[in-house]
Amino acid sequence: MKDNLKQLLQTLRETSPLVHNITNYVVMNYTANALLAVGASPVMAHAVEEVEEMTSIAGALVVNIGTLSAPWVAGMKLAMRQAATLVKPTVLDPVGAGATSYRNQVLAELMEAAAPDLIRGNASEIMALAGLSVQTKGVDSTMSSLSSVEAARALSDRYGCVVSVSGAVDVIVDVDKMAYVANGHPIMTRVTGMGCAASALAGAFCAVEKNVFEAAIAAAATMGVCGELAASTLAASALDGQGRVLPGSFQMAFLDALASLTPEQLAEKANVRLDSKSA
Ligand SMILES: Nc1ncnc2c1ncn2[C@@H]1O[C@H](COP(=O)(O)OP(=O)(O)O)[C@@H](O)[C@H]1O
Ligand SMILES: Cc1ncsc1CCOP(=O)(O)O
Ligand SMILES: [Mg+2]
Repeated sequence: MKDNLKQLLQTLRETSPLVHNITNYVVMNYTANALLAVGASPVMAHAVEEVEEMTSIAGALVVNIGTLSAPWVAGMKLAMRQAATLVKPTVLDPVGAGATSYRNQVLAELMEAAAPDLIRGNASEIMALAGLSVQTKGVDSTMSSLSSVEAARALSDRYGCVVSVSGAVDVIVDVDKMAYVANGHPIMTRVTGMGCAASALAGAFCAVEKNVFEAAIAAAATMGVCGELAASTLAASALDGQGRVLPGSFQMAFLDALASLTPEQLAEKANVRLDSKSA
């Protein structure tokens, strides 16, 4: 596992895959910078007139439903179908699933159009997508990732895809196996776009690793390790009166950590536990 993480980050840096993102207005800039920082090449494109061409030249497609509207949904469906036709990996981030009936309806339509290879969301989103009635709070989770394991399994079984649930411990579920990634920093929940960056990085790793389960683990570990490194590099001026990390400085430090992370550091600091899925 450690050798594989090291190899995957090296390959990502050497090949700099193009990642086609159809994502939300809130995080577009930050997501593009996160992809650049880790070593990938981002492009944001959502117009129905061009999404199929863009998906065709990309190494992976990332669809994020954060700020939906009908024309964007049309673009998402076209892109997802094109990715399926060309056997390119697709990551779906079901931002705010369960918060409104429109989001739930669109998610059902997207899953029908072409099931993604990986679904990456927080626990509330994964539980809502699995059909559970959960208390949702917009785009933030009200549940722990560990409490969503059954829902993640149900989704993985239903669509034959990998499901990655973020939280204090990221839980990655495949049809026949699971992994737990225990890295990260609590300040990551106080900075918008960290989950979206996790999904975009998953797209980048899927572009260089056919095994979606391994790619999802690499993305979760990269996010978590960089969260830890970024927090640890912050000077006293970026801490509050009680020594806690402040979000603004963290956001920038995180990009720097992505850019300076070495494959060796990733392998050394990643806290990954693999598990066979119990029946
Ligand atoms: N309590 C926590 N401690 C450490 N890392 C966390 C914690 N909560 C979330 N993370 C990390 O923050 C990133 C975003 O996850 P999350 O906040 O769950 O997504 P979203 O922004 O979609 O709600 C992930 O890399 C995750 O591992
Ligand atoms: C705040 C917000 N509202 C719509 S999309 C969005 C960004 C969500 O980003 P993340 O899921 O990474 O926290
Ligand atoms: Mg999110």
